[in-house]
Amino acid sequence: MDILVLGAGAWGTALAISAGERHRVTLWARDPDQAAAIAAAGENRKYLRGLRLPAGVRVQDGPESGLAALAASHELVIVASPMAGLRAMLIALRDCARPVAWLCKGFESGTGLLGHEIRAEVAPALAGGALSGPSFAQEVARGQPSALVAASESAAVRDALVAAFHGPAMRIYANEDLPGVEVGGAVKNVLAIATGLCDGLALGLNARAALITRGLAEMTRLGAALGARADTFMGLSGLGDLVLTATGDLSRNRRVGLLLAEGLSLQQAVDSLGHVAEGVYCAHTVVERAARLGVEMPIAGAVVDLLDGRLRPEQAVAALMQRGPTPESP
Ligand SMILES: NC(=O)C1=CN([C@@H]2O[C@H](COP(=O)(O)OP(=O)(O)OC[C@H]3O[C@@H](n4cnc5c(N)ncnc54)[C@H](O)[C@@H]3O)[C@@H](O)[C@H]2O)C=CC1
Ligand SMILES: O=C(CO)COP(=O)(O)O
Repeated sequence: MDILVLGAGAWGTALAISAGERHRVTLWARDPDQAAAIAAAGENRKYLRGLRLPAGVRVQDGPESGLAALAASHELVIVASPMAGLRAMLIALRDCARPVAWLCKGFESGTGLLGHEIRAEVAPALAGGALSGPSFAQEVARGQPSALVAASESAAVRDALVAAFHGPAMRIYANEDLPGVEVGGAVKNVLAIATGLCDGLALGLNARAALITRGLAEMTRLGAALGARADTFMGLSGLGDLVLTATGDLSRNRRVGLLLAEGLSLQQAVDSLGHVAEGVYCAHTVVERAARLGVEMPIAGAVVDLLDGRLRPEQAVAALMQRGPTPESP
């Protein structure tokens, strides 16, 4: 199979490595110097140091205006940009006749839209979907076992993702509930900031379990209001990715929370990562969209107050603990 991966950050590179063991993969980097550096080193030293590209992966650069032509010579296109780059990529690919899947997890800043809603605006004819679920790039690139979810209303997209990535170290589960999978991937990033903060303040394992469980309830409420199926949040992109990101120290979002607890400013925390932490960019959007829908999200709201500097870490915790009693059901 011929696969095009658009974006050579950590996750695009890891999936190129994974698929490149069995398929022909073109890994496209928008920065020509970065593309040349990856090709020369045989690895992506900027974003995924020490993990070699297999022979099936070739690296290419070029303008975004040329992406439609490049896509036409591949059977599956993977958009591996952060959320901030998805709209431009989908515009460039709007007439693409191939299945397209994006990897980014978030709501678009400013518009508050999920990936499938951006596609509806700019590329309605595109057969698109999301590949999501619990998956740290480093582990996938090392060939450690993972399970992901291929979400799309289009069977062609789901099938292409399974054909491309299902293999000895990776199981791909298909799901038609694209909104649910996207809400899970976006909200877990915000909640991982909260659990990072909780652990950084040494609040204990009880507190972390409470945040994860009540965070899952917030995610499920928002998803239901956006037309998602409740059972999706018990799956890989809901509970699965939430547990991974909220507890795993490889998570950049969790690390933001840990660094804020140490007393770093948000800017210092973000600068020290060297990678995108989508929760920082979409926390406001999650809370604003939830408010418009009348959905209560107190944990996400506390993360926003913290990121904006309205509350210090210990005040954010106190604000959550001082809420009145409520029934457990979502
Ligand atoms: N790293 C991981 O383990 C996983 C990441 N993801 C998601 O994948 C997306 C990408 O993450 P990473 O590759 O880890 O990020 P990264 O920070 O390692 O790399 C980001 C890449 O995107 C490029 N980029 C930055 N802004 C851009 C824009 N406006 N337009 C186009 N390209 C842009 C950068 O040049 C870089 O190549 C994020 O939404 C993340 O949540 C999903 C699953 C796992
Ligand atoms: O989405 C991820 C794992 O599934 C990666 O999480 P972070 O962006 O927090 O590192």
